[in-house]
Amino acid sequence: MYTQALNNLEAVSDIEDAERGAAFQARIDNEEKIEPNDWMPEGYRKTLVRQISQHAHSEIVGMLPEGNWITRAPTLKRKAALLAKVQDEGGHGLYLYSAAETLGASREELNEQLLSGKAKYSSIFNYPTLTWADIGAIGWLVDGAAIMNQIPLCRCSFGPYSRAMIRICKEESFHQRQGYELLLTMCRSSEEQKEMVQDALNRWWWPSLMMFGPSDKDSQHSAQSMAWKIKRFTNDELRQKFVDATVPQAHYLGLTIPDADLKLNEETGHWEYGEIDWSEFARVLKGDGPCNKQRMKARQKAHEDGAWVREAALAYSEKKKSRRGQQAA
Ligand SMILES: CC(C)(COP(=O)(O)OP(=O)(O)OC[C@H]1O[C@@H](n2cnc3c(N)ncnc32)[C@H](O)[C@@H]1OP(=O)(O)O)[C@@H](O)C(=O)NCCC(=O)NCCSC(=O)Cc1ccccc1
Ligand SMILES: NC(=O)C1=CN([C@@H]2O[C@H](COP(=O)(O)OP(=O)(O)OC[C@H]3O[C@@H](n4cnc5c(N)ncnc54)[C@H](OP(=O)(O)O)[C@@H]3O)[C@@H](O)[C@H]2O)C=CC1
Repeated sequence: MYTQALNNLEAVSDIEDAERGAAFQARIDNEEKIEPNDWMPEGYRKTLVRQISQHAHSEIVGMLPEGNWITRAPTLKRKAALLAKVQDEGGHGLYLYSAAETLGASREELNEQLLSGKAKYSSIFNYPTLTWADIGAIGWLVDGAAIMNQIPLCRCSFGPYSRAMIRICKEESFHQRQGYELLLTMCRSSEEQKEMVQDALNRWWWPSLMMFGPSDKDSQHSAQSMAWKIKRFTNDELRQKFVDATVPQAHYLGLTIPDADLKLNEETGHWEYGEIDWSEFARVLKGDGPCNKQRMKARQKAHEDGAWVREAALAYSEKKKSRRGQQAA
């Protein structure tokens, strides 16, 4: 009898969940924004925490390859732009952690996942910045790919993420343009500088295409994320948009895209590109890219070096709390 009652209760709760799930999907289909206190399926919450936190970690780790060049920027103007860009990236990380916090994920927990190597961040930040041209290539290609992926996220169904993305995209647009202008200046300066730019393009092109994630047939999360309108385009659709926008920009710089199979399909108007080396992508995701270990070490050191700030802030807040308690007594 007891088991029967339990089964009945479970059946009622299954029906309620199915009804709530259908009402939730109807809101999504109707282009309504979902806000933190609204009911949402657990899978929707988990998907968002996963994507938003990986995005936040990418911004934070993404400060490292460029931070490497702040002290070596060739002019005051370039140094000021690079400093502002790296600061923007720190800011993006913070808005994104705040958006994840609205879903009940604490910043400490997310940070711990990054530092322990449990959480992913974008594969692109595991490549080294060898010359000044790499700074331009990051702006042009990495921010160019990031903005292509992020403009549709401004229309994501989850309110706090979509609103954070509006400001982030405005800043990314500036980042992309500063990178392209930097490379244009180098390409118009001397043959030697143009060669440096070509070398940077050769090294950053394929990793930039990998930023969009696995091909659609291998993307585990795309179908559900598209149904929930977290993602508005598939990985391959965005990759193609990026290639179509970027190839003419490379030609304008007088550069060659390092892909012997690249060709314009006159009928579709799309640039068809060669096979991506997915084994390299898998290696970088597993922690075996050129700079994975260096990046993790740098983040862990920054966290350890900041321990005294966290301790001081905690002690200060305890002191304030106990003073308030004494005054109230
Ligand atoms: C498109 C995708 C990245 C992946 O689609 P999903 O539907 O989520 O997954 P899918 O099923 O297709 O993949 C299966 C698994 O593979 C993982 N994975 C896939 N690709 C990558 C990758 N490239 N790197 C590492 N991991 C990758 C994926 O997480 C999943 O793993 P999981 O199952 O969780 O263990 C999506 O999460 C997204 O749009 N995120 C928001 C944007 C964002 O995070 N942008 C970051 C750059 S911000 C920036 O650059 C700004 C800047 C510029 C310059 C300087 C400094 C800063
Ligand atoms: N917005 C909407 O409501 C809808 C949009 N869509 C589709 O979504 C896609 C995005 O459209 P939309 O939201 O209008 O955004 P846009 O493509 O017009 O881009 C918005 C902003 O991002 C900047 N930007 C975009 N790409 C780059 C780049 N490669 N480098 C630097 N800056 C860039 C633009 O800068 P700048 O202006 O300086 O060029 C602009 O400020 C389109 O395919 C559109 O058809 C579909 C349905 C609805």
